[in-house]
Amino acid sequence: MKMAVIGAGKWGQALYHAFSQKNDVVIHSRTPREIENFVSLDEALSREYQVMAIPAQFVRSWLEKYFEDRGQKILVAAKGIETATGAFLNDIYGEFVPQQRLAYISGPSFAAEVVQSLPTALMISSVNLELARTFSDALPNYIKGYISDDIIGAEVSGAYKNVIAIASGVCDGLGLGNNARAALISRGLVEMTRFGEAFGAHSETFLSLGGAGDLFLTASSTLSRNYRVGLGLAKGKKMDEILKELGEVAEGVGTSKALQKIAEKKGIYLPIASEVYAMIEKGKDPRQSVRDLLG
Ligand SMILES: NC(=O)c1ccc[n+]([C@@H]2O[C@H](COP(=O)([O-])OP(=O)(O)OC[C@H]3O[C@@H](n4cnc5c(N)ncnc54)[C@H](O)[C@@H]3O)[C@@H](O)[C@H]2O)c1
Ligand SMILES: O=P(O)(O)OC[C@H](O)CO
Repeated sequence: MKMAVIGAGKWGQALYHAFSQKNDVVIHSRTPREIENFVSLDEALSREYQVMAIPAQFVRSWLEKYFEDRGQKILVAAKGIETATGAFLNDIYGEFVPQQRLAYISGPSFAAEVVQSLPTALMISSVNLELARTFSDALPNYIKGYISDDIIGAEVSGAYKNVIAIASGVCDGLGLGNNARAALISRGLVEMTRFGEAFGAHSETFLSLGGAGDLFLTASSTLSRNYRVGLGLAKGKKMDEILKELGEVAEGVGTSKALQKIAEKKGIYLPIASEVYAMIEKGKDPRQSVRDLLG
């Protein structure tokens, strides 16, 4: 397949490496990079299949500024909910391209391991299962693809797990122990399922690779940027210091603000997400958050 990856951050470069195993792939980003097969925006947009690895909070502005619909089939690779509007990525991309030409990739996947061609399993979701299968078949032999038609469940689980991962980093940063982390992750899975069902997601999706699989991975490893945000909060660091040290995107920060807005508007009970929001946005003492969660 002739493909283009748009967005050359850690995940864009990892997916470029992965899809290049079996396909003719080029890569583009706003800022030119010294990467083999780095091409112009026009060349990237001319490719039949596109992989969009632009972080969630920048998707709308990028599409408004640069996107041209040339009939491309698009694989959305970001995980997040737009802070400003509470929009899911399928809403935003859906304003530019029919859902029949959109698919979403999710699941437990640290870019650092994908670029080493380490064994990985991922979910590709679309209302068009034939398109999901096409992208799944394009994956390299070291990545096993599973397909689903539950795009809401895939999106919510991929975005929400980042917020629970922040909470898990706080838990470990405070030295609360393995029991506490397991309880937090388990209750986090219940909370993200509750949230997703409010938007029509299938509950079983949250037990899949994109739900429990990605949550277990991200909430238990310092390879996760979101988990590392939590470690910083536990140490009493301010958000700007944490993000400066991180030097990479942590989607859970923006998504926690989006979840708070949605929870207040729709009256959904999100105890863990609301404590993460309070720590990030209001500087709430993490120890007080733990006491309030256990209270
Ligand atoms: N890194 C991973 O392990 C991983 C794995 C799976 C999914 N993801 C998801 O992939 C998405 C991208 O994350 P990443 O890991 O590549 O992040 P990153 O921090 O490595 O790179 C972020 C990229 O966004 C670009 N960027 C910054 N501001 C921008 C703007 N205004 N417009 C367009 N681009 C802008 C930066 O130049 C950079 O290339 C996120 O949604 C993330 O959750 C990441
Ligand atoms: O580094 P994080 O926390 O953005 O997690 C990366 C991937 O989403 C893991 O599946």
